[in-house]
Amino acid sequence: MAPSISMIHSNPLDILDFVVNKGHGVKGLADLGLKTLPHQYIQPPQERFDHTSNEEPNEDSIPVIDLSNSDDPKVAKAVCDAAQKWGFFQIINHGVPIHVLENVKDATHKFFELPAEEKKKYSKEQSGTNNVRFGTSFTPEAEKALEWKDYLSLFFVSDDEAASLWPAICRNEALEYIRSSETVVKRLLKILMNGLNVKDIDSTKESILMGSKRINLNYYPKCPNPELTVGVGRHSDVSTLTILLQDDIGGLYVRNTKTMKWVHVPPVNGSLVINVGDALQIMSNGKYKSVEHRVTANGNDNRISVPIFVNPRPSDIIGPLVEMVESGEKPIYKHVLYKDYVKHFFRKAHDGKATIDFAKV
Ligand SMILES: COc1cc(/C=C/C(=O)SCCNC(=O)CCNC(=O)[C@H](O)C(C)(C)COP(=O)(O)OP(=O)(O)OC[C@H]2O[C@@H](n3cnc4c(N)ncnc43)[C@H](O)[C@@H]2OP(=O)(O)O)ccc1O
Ligand SMILES: O=C(O)CCC(=O)C(=O)O
Ligand SMILES: [Fe+2]
Repeated sequence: MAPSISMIHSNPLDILDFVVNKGHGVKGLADLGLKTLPHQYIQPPQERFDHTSNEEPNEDSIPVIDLSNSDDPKVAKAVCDAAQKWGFFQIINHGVPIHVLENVKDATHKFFELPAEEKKKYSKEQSGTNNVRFGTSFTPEAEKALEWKDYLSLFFVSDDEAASLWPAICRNEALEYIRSSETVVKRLLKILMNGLNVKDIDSTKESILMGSKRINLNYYPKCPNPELTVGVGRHSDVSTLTILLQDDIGGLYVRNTKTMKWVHVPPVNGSLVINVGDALQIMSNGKYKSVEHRVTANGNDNRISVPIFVNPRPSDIIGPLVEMVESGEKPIYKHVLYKDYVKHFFRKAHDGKATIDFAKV
């Protein structure tokens, strides 16, 4: 029997079963026409977003950098300055064709419109691999309060593996977005490495900087009580760099590490949001910042975003780059197996910047 709203409200266990086990996700809940937020999603007051006091008035927002002339030293300076000050920036004229971005956004909507039984085939239990995972919230088993988000996470191994494992409805669009962003990723990493006095990106460095990629399709359905919950809780990414495509709804906020206030990342048509992840903070010995960010839930619209996490390979050992140490800097991070770092991140609820303590000396 299809569950009704009253059945779901009267038995708290049914929510988890419906959303997590049966694969309906929060989209399934939203589609039922829920009028109030189930208690499992109510975040503690300090994690909710209070628009009246949390947001920085007249804030100096994260930079929007025009990459049309990326050989211009001013562009390189703007990228390195933003990676140090904000850990976030947006790029325009980045070379990724607009139709590729539009196609992956459309494909994201199409995937989440599939029936629950179809999406469930890509869950951890049914996909049979960690490289393809349809899920909800972040780590439901470890979270005190759930997050109002469903996702499909695809770890890229090869085109052949993607052809056999990724959902056909979004596979080509996701692959095309990964392929077309490769050039800009390399350009940005070259600029950022230059800023650390690393002149040569040999094959070992290339592996550590961008040896693996994961693409997530995130879906944040319209929420009945957005003020009581979050889309994504406070976290920093564990990537080297994240290339994020967001739609025109808004809701991504970044911590200003000086004032500790939250700064909105406004949607800019055709732009990509770039952020430094923990792996690059560690490799740069803290020079580039992997900054806390979060996503609000929205009471009026469904929102999607599509991050590509550019990472070291799971088998890489990451630590401050040799060039940082040779320059006389005292390492503030130790060397860790990247896979152990990522597992540590995935096994706990979102907890702001706490993951990086795993690698602190
Ligand atoms: C989902 O909402 C999110 C996600 C994020 C993500 C931000 C990022 O920065 S993602 C970039 C992560 N980096 C990589 O994926 C590249 C390196 N990959 C690896 O090291 C490995 O592939 C691995 C992820 C560690 C998995 O390796 P495997 O050998 O398969 O390890 P297991 O021991 O089987 O799994 C360990 C443990 O990891 C968790 N897990 C694995 N994959 C995912 C996934 N796609 N999503 C969530 N959790 C995952 C899981 O706990 C596994 O244990 P299980 O018992 O549950 O299987 C930011 C914000 C968000 O809201
Ligand atoms: O949806 C967004 O804008 C950001 C999502 C995010 O931070 C993530 O997936 O790591
Ligand atoms: Fe993130």
